[in-house]
Amino acid sequence: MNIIAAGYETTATQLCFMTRLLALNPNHQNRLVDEIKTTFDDNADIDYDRLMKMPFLDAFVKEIMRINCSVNRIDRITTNDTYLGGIFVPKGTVIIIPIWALHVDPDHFPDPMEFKPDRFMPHNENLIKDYTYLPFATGPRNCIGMRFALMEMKYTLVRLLRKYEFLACDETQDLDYFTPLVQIACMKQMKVRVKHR
Ligand code: HEM
Repeated sequence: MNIIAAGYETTATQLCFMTRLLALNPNHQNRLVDEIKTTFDDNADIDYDRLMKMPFLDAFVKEIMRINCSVNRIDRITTNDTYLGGIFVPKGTVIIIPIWALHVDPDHFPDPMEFKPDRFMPHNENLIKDYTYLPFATGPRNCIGMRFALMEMKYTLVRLLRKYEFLACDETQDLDYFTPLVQIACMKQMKVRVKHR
């Protein structure tokens, strides 16, 4: 169950969101296609080093995981009495870290509901405050699959965009998702049009 929820549903959900945001943002889709063409010759093998150094692909994936993070909150239990921001917190207290609320807080991300991958372009990334962007959590118990998931999502996107164009249809705006595991949002239904390039 753990590996299905942690390793499969998270990545699958992000990829669904990606196809939707590609369809709704043709300008970003075209920018990605251009970056793919300049990074890899036609149908050249996709190698890890070049894949992971594509700035706009990286920014696009990061922005999706900000606005539609699949793990929307995590919990921790204090193992000792401690102080947090001057407040006494006794041992055994459950602390909820509201990942999605942090990601859409306008103090951290201006116009938080706007999909703007440029926030994560290299020249802007230094504007992001520590611990405000936590799609994979942080610290010693963060996601062990983070690097694998990022590679998998980027690889899949490049493969898909080389062959297909994603277009919006009437139902694309409507999002139908549910949170069966409380913390992990899963898509119930999402519709886009797909066309061969
Ligand atoms: C987009 C994809 C993914 C996202 C957003 C994601 C997110 C997260 C987050 C936020 C945590 C911390 C949970 C907590 O502290 O309560 C976590 C933990 C974990 N993730 Fe992922 N994950 C993803 C993909 C994967 C993949 C592909 C695998 C395995 C192949 C994986 C395996 C795990 C495991 C085993 C843990 C528990 C680590 C521990 O407790 O030490 N995840 N993940």
